[in-house]
Amino acid sequence: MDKLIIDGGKPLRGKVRISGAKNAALAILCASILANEEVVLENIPDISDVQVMIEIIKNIGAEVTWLDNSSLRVVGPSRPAADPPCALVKKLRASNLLLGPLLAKFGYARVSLPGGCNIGIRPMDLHFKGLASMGARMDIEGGYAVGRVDGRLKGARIYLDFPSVGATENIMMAACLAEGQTVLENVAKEPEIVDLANFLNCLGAKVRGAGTDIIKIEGVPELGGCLRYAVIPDRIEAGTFMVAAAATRGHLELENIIPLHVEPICAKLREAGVDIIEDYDVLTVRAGGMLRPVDIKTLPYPGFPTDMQSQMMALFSTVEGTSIIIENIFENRFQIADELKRMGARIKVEGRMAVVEGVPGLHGTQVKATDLRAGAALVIAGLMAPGRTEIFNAHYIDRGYHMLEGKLRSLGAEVARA
Ligand SMILES: CC(=O)N[C@H]1[C@@H](OP(=O)(O)OP(=O)(O)OC[C@H]2O[C@@H](n3ccc(=O)[nH]c3=O)[C@H](O)[C@@H]2O)O[C@H](CO)[C@@H](O)[C@@H]1O
Ligand SMILES: C=C(OP(=O)(O)O)C(=O)O
Repeated sequence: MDKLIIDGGKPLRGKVRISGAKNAALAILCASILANEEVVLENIPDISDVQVMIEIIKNIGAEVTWLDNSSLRVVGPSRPAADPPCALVKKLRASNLLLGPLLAKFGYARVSLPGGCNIGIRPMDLHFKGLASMGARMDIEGGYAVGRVDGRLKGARIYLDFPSVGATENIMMAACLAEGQTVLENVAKEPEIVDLANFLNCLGAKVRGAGTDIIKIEGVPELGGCLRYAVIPDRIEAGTFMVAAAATRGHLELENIIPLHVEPICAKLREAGVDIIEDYDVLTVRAGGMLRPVDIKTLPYPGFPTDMQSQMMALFSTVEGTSIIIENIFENRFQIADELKRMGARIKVEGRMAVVEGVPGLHGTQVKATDLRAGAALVIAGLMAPGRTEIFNAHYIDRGYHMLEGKLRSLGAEVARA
């Protein structure tokens, strides 16, 4: 069942509830290893990346139980039962976030180099550099990242050459149990970083400044539990539905939104002529008639998110005029262009720039998802295109979208799986 079939050409209409954020949930699951007592997590999306992460931390020795369809009870291991299994670690990128917590709590971590989508080289030098500054001996041994430390990690002053989300998270988690203060400079400011910091503070950590360029962490000897922590809504899932509404000239009400987190996406959609109204945690998105071409550049938050770039390319493919996309984060994120071209799009890619010439319409055909967001973009293209679109490699889409077919069907789309 790895194919999505969409009979497109109809506007999406109705209300949809946005699930918890994949990238926050994955980091928080890794952080729950640090806890010495029970943790209850709410608003967890039941997507394949989360299922794999649950299996990984169970293998390490954590007890994990679903309390309902979006709440989890986690009891972290008091000692590691085993290294994270390589076969599972290779299934997702966020497994690299186990390194910091395991090293900080147990003094030893051996984690296979992670997998995930093929969107760029994705080195871990900044993670390694940061953990090494705190006294860890970091090595790559036979495809595994291995960290060792005698006693506790030591607080340090660490400057990141690039505000990497993963490096900020790994070092921040490790620093919570280090001796003394860690000052992390030029850090990532994504909402998922703030969510992780809030969760760590709920466990008793002393993290200040998350969401700014500098995070200060006073290490504590141990962390407790947290009886209720709700993960933030997924700004990328929200953005994907917003673009789908615009692309199909539909009218959607999105519930469970933090408007500030989707502001960079709203700004660009408004520039294109999409009508967006915010009302607390509800966003109404409506598009009718002609849209205008716009240019986007992906950047670290609060810049335009790379995880929304492919979906925007699908939208621009039928907006009359020329839209230019510059991808500054991942060098291999334009693979989607070839698939959209199979549906009739006119896109020229030159290095990190894509030039999209809007055509009057796309047509359904057979295409394949090359990564998670490319898959989401093909779903949007399929919803726009009259006729049948068959999207192969749907497992990529399942990594990050909770109940996508069900949600789309409730909005009037014709979507099936085969
Ligand atoms: C699970 C998760 O949260 N994934 C998100 C996270 O990925 P991830 O944490 O992997 O992304 P990073 O912010 O670390 O990567 C950004 C850039 O920094 C480079 N880099 C990163 C680390 C390093 O040690 N050295 C280095 O050079 C990367 O190659 C890339 O060019 O942030 C990305 C950027 O917003 C998002 O697209 C991903 O959805
Ligand atoms: C790139 C993404 O995720 P990951 O870092 O898990 O591959 C994404 O969510 O678009």
